[in-house]
Amino acid sequence: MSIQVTPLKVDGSYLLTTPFFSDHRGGFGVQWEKNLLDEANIVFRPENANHSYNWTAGTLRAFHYQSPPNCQAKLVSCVAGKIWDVVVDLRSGSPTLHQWAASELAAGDSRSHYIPAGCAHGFVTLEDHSTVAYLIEGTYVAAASAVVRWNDPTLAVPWPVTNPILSDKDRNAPFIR
Ligand SMILES: Cc1cn([C@H]2C[C@H](O)[C@@H](COP(=O)(O)OP(=O)(O)O[C@H]3O[C@@H](C)C(=O)[C@@H](O)[C@H]3O)O2)c(=O)[nH]c1=O
Repeated sequence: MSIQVTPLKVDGSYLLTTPFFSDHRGGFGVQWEKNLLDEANIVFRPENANHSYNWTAGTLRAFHYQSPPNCQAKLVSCVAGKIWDVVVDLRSGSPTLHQWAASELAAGDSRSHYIPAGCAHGFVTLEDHSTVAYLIEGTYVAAASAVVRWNDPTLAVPWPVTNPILSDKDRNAPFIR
């Protein structure tokens, strides 16, 4: 088994393509395997597995992160439908501070985004009933969780939607100062 690792514009973030075994029923995908990532020098030790279900296309959840010392690394996959997934660098001192990278992830494509600790993550659904699966390194600490506004002008992320469905928290999130 092998893994394809494509470095993204945000330092330390990757688009990963993991093995997918197709047959007449559909397929079997390997979402994460410790040894595969270790061999690629991506040391990722997930502690939680979460998923996010979204009723309709155009649902946007962004840009979420946890502040130090509660930073989380994430492996993000789309297990139903299709999403446009974004990583944003919020690490002070990073050579790619405030840069972003995006990829389309779809059910059955066996592609994932690796989001390093200290970066923020967001996505918009491109199809109804899209479901996003996360593996997360680090625990959820509500008091440390934070959001940057999805349309922050410093980031200028070209979302493929203009009027997304947002949570109240995300709609009113602060801009980067
Ligand atoms: C993120 C999270 C939320 N929750 C709870 C809190 C709240 O009652 C409910 C919904 O939380 P939110 O509105 O923050 O969920 P959501 O907007 O879907 O947040 C997610 O957005 C994407 C972009 C990510 O990267 C994820 O890590 C996560 O932050 O779920 C947990 O219990 N554990 C968790 O790890």
